[in-house]
Amino acid sequence: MSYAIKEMFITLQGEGAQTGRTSVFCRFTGCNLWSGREQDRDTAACRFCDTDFIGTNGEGGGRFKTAELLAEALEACWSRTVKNTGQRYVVFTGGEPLLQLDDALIQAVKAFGFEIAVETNGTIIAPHGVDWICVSPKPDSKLIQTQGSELKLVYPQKELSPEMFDTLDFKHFWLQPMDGPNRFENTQKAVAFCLANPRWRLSLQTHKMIGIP
Ligand SMILES: C[S@@+](CC[C@H](N)C(=O)[O-])C[C@H]1O[C@@H](n2cnc3c(N)ncnc32)[C@H](O)[C@@H]1O
Ligand SMILES: Nc1nc2[nH]cc(C(=O)O)c2c(=O)[nH]1
Ligand code: SF4
Ligand SMILES: [Mg+2]
Repeated sequence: MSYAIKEMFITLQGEGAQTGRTSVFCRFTGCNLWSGREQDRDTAACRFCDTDFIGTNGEGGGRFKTAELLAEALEACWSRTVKNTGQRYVVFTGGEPLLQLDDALIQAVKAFGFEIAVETNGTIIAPHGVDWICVSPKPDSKLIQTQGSELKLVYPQKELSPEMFDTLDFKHFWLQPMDGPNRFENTQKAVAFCLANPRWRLSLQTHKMIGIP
């Protein structure tokens, strides 16, 4: 199987319980809940996406014919910046990474010693071997991955309330204020909800605050 990659880059994880951790991000092309085209946004299942995941033209993007070639590129990206050999950590995101992440790619990155994280909308079951599963549920879609490391709900959403998820099998429950024109109000609403419901914690998109990818 070949893999379509929008971009890959080294940064610090900006969200959730792994915030601040050095990571190589591998952003897959394409999503099952939005085409990525602005003219389709209003009719898509997921309408607030903050990400460009169309094509393969980003930094380090491209089509990779095999899992080994993609894993080598991720390792090279890591080693260009990171001096220490241990603690290798790859975050597969997108787009929707579980449309493309398969056993071959998991084995190939594990062979380089990477720990593996995914950011998923939860509509596809994660393959075995993923070490950190972050599920972020979306409207007009069926949540299938109901177990994982963290559940990160973008807040507020008309169709989805936190109470729909907090009995599921996750270690951490996050509210992440929806970025966009109402980010300030959305943050205030998320704070108010967390204050009243301490099971939920606030996840801020810290990379945006400090201007890193
Ligand atoms: C771009 S998505 C890619 C991974 C996967 N498709 C998903 O939705 O989880 C990465 C993370 O950004 C979050 N996100 C997307 N748009 C956002 C926005 N406008 N404000 C806050 N978080 C957002 C998603 O909910 C998800 O947790
Ligand atoms: N720094 C940083 N952290 C992130 N956490 C989740 C992201 C994503 O787009 O999946 C993301 C991202 O794009 N950048
Ligand atoms: S599911 Fe994820 S990648 Fe797809 S449109 Fe929504 S936030 Fe963006
Ligand atoms: Mg992002």
